[in-house]
Amino acid sequence: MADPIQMNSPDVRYTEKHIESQYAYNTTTVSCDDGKYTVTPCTTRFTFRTERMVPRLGVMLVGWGGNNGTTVTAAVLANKLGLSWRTKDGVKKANYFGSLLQASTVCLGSGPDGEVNVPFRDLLPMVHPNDIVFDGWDISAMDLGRAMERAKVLDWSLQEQLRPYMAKLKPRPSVYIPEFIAANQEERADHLIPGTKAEQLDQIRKDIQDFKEKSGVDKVIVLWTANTECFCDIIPGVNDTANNLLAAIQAGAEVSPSTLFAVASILEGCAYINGSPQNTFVPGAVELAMQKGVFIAGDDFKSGQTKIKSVLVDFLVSAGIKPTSIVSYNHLGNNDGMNLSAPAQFRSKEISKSNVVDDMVQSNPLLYSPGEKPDHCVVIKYVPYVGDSKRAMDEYTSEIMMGGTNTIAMHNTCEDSLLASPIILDLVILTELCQRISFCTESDPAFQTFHSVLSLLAYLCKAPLVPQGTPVVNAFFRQRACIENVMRACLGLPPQSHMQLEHKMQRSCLNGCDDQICTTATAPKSAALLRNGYHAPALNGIQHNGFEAHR
Ligand SMILES: NC(=O)c1ccc[n+]([C@@H]2O[C@H](COP(=O)([O-])OP(=O)(O)OC[C@H]3O[C@@H](n4cnc5c(N)ncnc54)[C@H](O)[C@@H]3O)[C@@H](O)[C@H]2O)c1
Ligand SMILES: O=P([O-])([O-])O[C@@H]1[C@@H](O)[C@H](O)[C@@H](O)[C@H](O)[C@@H]1O
Repeated sequence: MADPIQMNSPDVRYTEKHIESQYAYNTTTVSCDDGKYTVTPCTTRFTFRTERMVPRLGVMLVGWGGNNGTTVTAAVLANKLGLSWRTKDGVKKANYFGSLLQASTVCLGSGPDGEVNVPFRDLLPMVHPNDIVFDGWDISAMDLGRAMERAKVLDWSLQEQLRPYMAKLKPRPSVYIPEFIAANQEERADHLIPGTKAEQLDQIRKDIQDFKEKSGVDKVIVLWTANTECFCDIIPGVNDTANNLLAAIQAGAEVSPSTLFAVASILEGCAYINGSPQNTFVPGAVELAMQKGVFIAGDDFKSGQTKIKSVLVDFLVSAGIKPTSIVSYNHLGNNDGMNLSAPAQFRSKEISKSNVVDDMVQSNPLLYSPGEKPDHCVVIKYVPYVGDSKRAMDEYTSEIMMGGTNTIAMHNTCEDSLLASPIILDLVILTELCQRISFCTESDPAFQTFHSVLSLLAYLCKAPLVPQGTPVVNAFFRQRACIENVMRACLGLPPQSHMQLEHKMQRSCLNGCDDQICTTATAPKSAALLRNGYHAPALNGIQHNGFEAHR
């Protein structure tokens, strides 16, 4: 079992099954009295266990025939096959740019040549996207070869190479309830599961079982990348508890297709991720997930315009600059844009795109009085000609010192599906990794897993779903640091502090210091070559040369 990183630490031990780490989790409790703060540091001693065996992962996409579904499937195929293709700008090679795990790095520590930065994915044993097996459902019967062409996302010369493979992939029939998505989607709906909601639920469960059996995967994760639905009402007696939700389905009451898929996935023990903004996770679905110990996560991929917003507002507020007006306009011409041109579906998206600044604003009472927020306007227009190439135009106006004003305007053009596809991969790979992590503390020695509401994935979502009563964090770098530091904890490593005290001292006393138990992590020699083109070390006997698996 070749782990890319070998910990050389008294706090970490490797068994055949686990990486087991001892970790001191340091927090502070603060009390305030008459404007004076009393701060008490607290240390909780954790034991983390990460299963080392990486399973064969199956991912079932709801909306598989859409722009995101076809694009992420095509991208994995292109990487797996090591494809390259000609464009007017020269030869392009398949890659996973935009993926936190596959295309970003973390600093492991200092080596002889300075900082050692390794691919995020190398911190812990995890699924490689090349090995994911896809399946899914769509209300449109189109095979993925033709659906890829309909999406108009990938270069034609690449599509020509992929079509023989993609044409063999056919979505399973799905559940279509017209009231939940825009009426303009009706002509697309030619591939439906008949029967009552109870029968449709059973069919979805049978589909999951069928895929698992025929593909031979070890586990399945279901992810919604179908169209944005309208918000649904929380109705006591219908969707407020797990039992009521299950009974409502049996009785044929109003349950959205996305919630139906969530219930089916949870009952099959499969994690369910919502890539769209609607409130799929009604209280009954959350309770059911907690009862079954199944992960749920969402909502709404954070891919472009909103991702930048969670960076820019974090920067401004953290710098003591006061955003007072945020206007986010975009137009796009893909089917998602057409669906969002309907008011009820736009409203779902407007909510998820608008709430992303709340935590940052509330964190700074020096700038904002209680309840005060920037003006925040979200506009989305459907312009067919631009297709998947979304145009986002943003204006951030802020108050600066002495009555000054700062206005930042930006224009951002991108293929929306090429931003969302790596997010989908990170979501399913991180979810699968979290399924292999358990932990206990000195005071509670029974091992447990993360809460069913997997808020660790907040970095990847516009409207992060969190366990009831816990804080929502939207600030981009806090979210990213959370994932990195949890993975570091699984290796017994402290949080990344960025202090670099060793470079700020008159006399460096870090090395050779008697009372310093020096724990060193040995990264592969090639890690130090990252600056000169990094080649991932052998993983489980398979050489992943960055983005191509040579078997
Ligand atoms: N950058 C992005 O593309 C991005 C970012 C965040 C969120 N999203 C969300 O992801 C979702 C998909 O985006 P897209 O661009 O792929 O849209 P799309 O319209 O191209 O694809 C959606 C697919 O879902 C299918 N569908 C609709 N209802 C269904 C149902 N009940 N069961 C099965 N299939 C169903 C449609 O036929 C279509 O093929 C949208 O909700 C969008 O808002 C996209
Ligand atoms: O780029 P981002 O804000 O993260 O998210 C995108 C929106 O800007 C766009 O309007 C919408 O159509 C996409 O579904 C996606 O939600």
